[in-house]
Amino acid sequence: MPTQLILALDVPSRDVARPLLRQLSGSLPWVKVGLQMFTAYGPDWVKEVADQGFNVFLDLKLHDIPNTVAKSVESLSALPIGMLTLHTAGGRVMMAAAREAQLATKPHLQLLGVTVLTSMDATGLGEIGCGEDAAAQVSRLAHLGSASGLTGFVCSPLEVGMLSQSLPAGTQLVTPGVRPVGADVGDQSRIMTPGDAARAGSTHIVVGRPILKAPDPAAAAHAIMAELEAAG
Ligand SMILES: O=c1ccn([C@@H]2O[C@H](COP(=O)(O)O)[C@@H](O)[C@H]2O)c(=O)[nH]1
Repeated sequence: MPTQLILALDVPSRDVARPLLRQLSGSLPWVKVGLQMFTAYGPDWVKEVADQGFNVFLDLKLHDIPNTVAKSVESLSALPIGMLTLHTAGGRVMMAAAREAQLATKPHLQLLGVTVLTSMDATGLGEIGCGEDAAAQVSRLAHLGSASGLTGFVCSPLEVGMLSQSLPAGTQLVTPGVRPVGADVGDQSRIMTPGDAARAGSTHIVVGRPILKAPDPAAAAHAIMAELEAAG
């Protein structure tokens, strides 16, 4: 399947989001609901996005003790979502508990383990006591996640080639840290263009500000989808 675009709909209000969703309905496959919109509007917003026909990626990056994360997965399973994130840094027991809860409550939900945030570089990793470079840490966390039962991960496109060779076939590799040529990098550190991310093997790319801040956001989203299509 060609790499799919996920729009990170990080905007201040529903009034900003709704016109763009109307414009992209029927062409954009996925919308990511992240902390900004979920903390403002909660489950109602998730339901509204799903009602417009989009697959919803709920990016809450759960990270807590195993019981708390497992119970949260159970609660969130009631929502119309296709993907949900948790932090692999929560460890093996936490990931296994989350996976067990997900399989019991919503078997088709794709639970994704966030490895190393795409905003982090070697300096940032050193500051939190991680002496390894990003690629080594991503590999360590993704393999721990895989051994804990997870079948999908969030990483930067720079690590996709390495992971797709060593993780089980079919593992979903979802990559933020994507910037079209000439786009503002912002706070992202480990980046690639949409076409390069697709050729590297990303199953999905996540793009927010390069679309949302474009003069014509719908046109920017269509241009990225065309770039993915051309990359095969
Ligand atoms: O490692 C990660 C995990 C999640 N994200 C999220 O993706 C989008 C990226 O938005 P841009 O505006 O395209 O930078 C955002 O919602 C993050 O929370 C990530 O960037 N990196």
